[in-house]
Amino acid sequence: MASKRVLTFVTGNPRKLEEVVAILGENTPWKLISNDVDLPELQGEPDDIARDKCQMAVEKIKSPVIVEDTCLCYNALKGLPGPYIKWFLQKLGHKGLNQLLCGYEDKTAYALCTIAYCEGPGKDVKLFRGKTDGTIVEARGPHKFGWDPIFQPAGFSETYAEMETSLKNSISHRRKALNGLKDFLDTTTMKDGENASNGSDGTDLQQPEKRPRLNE
Ligand SMILES: O=c1nc[nH]c2c1ncn2[C@H]1C[C@H](O)[C@@H](COP(=O)(O)OP(=O)(O)OP(=O)(O)O)O1
Ligand SMILES: [Mg+2]
Repeated sequence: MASKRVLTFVTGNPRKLEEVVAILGENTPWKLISNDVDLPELQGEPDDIARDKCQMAVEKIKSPVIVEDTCLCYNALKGLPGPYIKWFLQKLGHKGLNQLLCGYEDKTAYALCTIAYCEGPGKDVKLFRGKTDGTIVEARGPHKFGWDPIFQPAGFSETYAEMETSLKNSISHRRKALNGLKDFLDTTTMKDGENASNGSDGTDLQQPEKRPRLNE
């Protein structure tokens, strides 16, 4: 089999990394490596945030990269906290994230993942989006990853946190966005065999347990 092409996932979040590795599985023609270079994030719409972050990432890495931006959007709040969920979660916790909806009947929300891919400096950025609808509930399940305990996907009685990882990974916002990326990469890899893996200097994504664990 031809050597794998290197794709760098620029993220500071080891949980995201674990999920991306698990979802992509072994049968990808890409060798994923991670780089946790901390990039500033634009304020604004998810597409613009992901595109801008990807452009900064590719200027640093100078080879194919992906970045990923995750939003938690409350329908009653017209999509907020959206891309600001990280800071809302940090300041308010799960309880506060529930209390934000106190005055509203509508507790529905959606998780949105936007993956941005760029092949190299100066190249176009491609976006892949995945959305999973659900409801904001009082925290249930282990507090391992961000807002997982307060998000109950539509059609399920468990929160993301209560689910087996494999179930979350089969229905998640991240899975849906990665499906789009996978389809795209499968086609480009078939067209183009350059940039084969040469044992890069990044962290191998196959070993995320070596990375620090963050409870976010
Ligand atoms: O599936 C998820 N289930 C629960 N929580 C999640 C999930 N995915 C991201 N999250 C959290 C992490 C962060 O608090 C916020 C997104 O912010 P976001 O900027 O995309 O992530 P980040 O700054 O942690 O990592 P990165 O370096 O890739 O930007 O929602
Ligand atoms: Mg971030």
